[in-house]
Amino acid sequence: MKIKNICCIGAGYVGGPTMAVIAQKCPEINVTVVDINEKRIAAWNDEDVENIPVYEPGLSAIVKEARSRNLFFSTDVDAAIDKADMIFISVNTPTKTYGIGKGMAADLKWIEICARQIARVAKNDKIVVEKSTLPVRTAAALRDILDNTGNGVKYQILSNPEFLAEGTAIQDLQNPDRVLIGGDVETPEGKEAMEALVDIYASWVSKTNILTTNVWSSELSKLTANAFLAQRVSSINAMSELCEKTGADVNEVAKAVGMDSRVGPKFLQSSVGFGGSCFQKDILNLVYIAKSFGLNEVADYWEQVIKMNDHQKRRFAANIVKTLFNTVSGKKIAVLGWAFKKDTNDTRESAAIYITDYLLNEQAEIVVYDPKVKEEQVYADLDYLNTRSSKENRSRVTVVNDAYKSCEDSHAIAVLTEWDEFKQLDWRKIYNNMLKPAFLFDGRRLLERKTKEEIGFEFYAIGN
Ligand SMILES: NC(=O)C1=CN([C@@H]2O[C@H](COP(=O)(O)OP(=O)(O)OC[C@H]3O[C@@H](n4cnc5c(N)ncnc54)[C@H](O)[C@@H]3O)[C@@H](O)[C@H]2O)C=CC1
Ligand SMILES: O=C(O)[C@H]1O[C@H](OP(=O)(O)OP(=O)(O)OC[C@H]2O[C@@H](n3ccc(=O)[nH]c3=O)[C@H](O)[C@@H]2O)[C@H](O)[C@@H](O)[C@@H]1O
Repeated sequence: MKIKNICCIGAGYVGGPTMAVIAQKCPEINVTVVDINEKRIAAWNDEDVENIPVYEPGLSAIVKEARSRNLFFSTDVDAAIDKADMIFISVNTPTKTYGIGKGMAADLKWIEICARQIARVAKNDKIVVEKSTLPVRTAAALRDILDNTGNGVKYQILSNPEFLAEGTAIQDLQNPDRVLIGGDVETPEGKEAMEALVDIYASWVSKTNILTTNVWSSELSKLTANAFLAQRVSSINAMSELCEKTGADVNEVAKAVGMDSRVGPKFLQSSVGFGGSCFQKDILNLVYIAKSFGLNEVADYWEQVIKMNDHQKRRFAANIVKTLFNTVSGKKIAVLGWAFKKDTNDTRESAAIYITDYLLNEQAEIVVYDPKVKEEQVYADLDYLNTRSSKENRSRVTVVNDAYKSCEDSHAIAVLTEWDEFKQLDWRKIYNNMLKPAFLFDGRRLLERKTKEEIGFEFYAIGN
């Protein structure tokens, strides 16, 4: 079966870049990305490709190449579903904020809306692909909704989780470690649907890197992969605290441990805590699933990854207060970096939000600079926590568009995102314009201690 028309529901950080790369690599397939968010779709269609809503190195060039050729962005969800042979569901699946499973389970409300909309609109057979990260066995719920419409349309449901990381999304999509496709391996129709999706990826990914499994393994592998990755960060961050007490250096420990080929060197960078929209939500979801099967030891084991991460953020903020003579009340603290990692404008669950909130509770004045995050996003992130009024957040937090300005007259600087440009700053100039003693807290192990201490900074780095 050759796919001619693809629809992707959800034009976010996954739907946008993923479909842009499919459109780039498969010019013979029409790819339409749809979303109910009109502003987002308008931004994807902005004449100036630099204004697309997702910042990812290399993405705007691909959008420029494919848009209006075979890549389209639209709010007409029904029309795109109707036309498509294959529909990717790439909508958000955040942690539930209400009802049963509040604070743990994934909220599948948007997934269900999509399934019902497909069921209502579809007139011919469709392959429905789960691109969103979903709890294991969601495909059964989707099947239930899709197969009970009584209009005779036949559906195949595939699971095709996405493993891209923000900031390197294009690289990850163009050259993935693996593509995972789960489906109904028991029936010829199921196998045919899986082959149709394999064929699409095979346009640019070697077949040996395309893995096919049953649908449950695929769904569960995605949660497992994120849990393993986050666990490595929490493991090295746990060691960072012990390093600080013992004179060991967490970077040296990470290098020594990572050179064991069974461990490997990646994802051992100690930090102020992992952020991003997925690690926490996916682990909480895994914990919830384990608990729902009565597997309490399994649940407790994974929950510790989150507890360690919360501890890491809290202890970094607490250390700032302690070092600044046990009070930051009325003191100006510069926050360098608001995104959850470099090379993205995404701030979801960024450690910077929680550290700022902690310092605001201690009555600090905060001045934020991030090269890609807009002022309104910073306020929206703080308001979302509901810790204080929106008015107070605006009066106590200033967002500036210049790193030097944010550090001027400050008592301390906290580096919270590892943006490359922070390494190149004129740190002597920054020091000269700060109050003394000038404190510099590196939550990313981005800066060199020796040169900063030579300038005169009181320097603190995670795990050293
Ligand atoms: N952000 C990431 O790096 C990764 C995310 N994922 C998973 O991919 C999924 C999507 O994540 P993001 O793209 O980051 O989310 P996002 O929030 O950036 O985008 C989701 C989009 O879906 C739209 N949407 C929701 N319901 C809709 C409906 N009924 N009809 C049309 N549009 C609808 C929203 O308006 C939003 O624009 C999640 O399940 C996430 O766990 C997986 C791998 C990486
Ligand atoms: O499901 C998802 O959403 C995605 O989640 C992560 O990708 P992402 O969150 O975009 O970015 P990562 O590079 O994994 O970083 C996550 C957080 O961990 C932190 N981190 C990462 C690595 C490290 O060694 N140390 C560390 O503190 C980062 O700074 C960041 O805050 C996974 O890496 C992707 O494979 C997955 O597809």
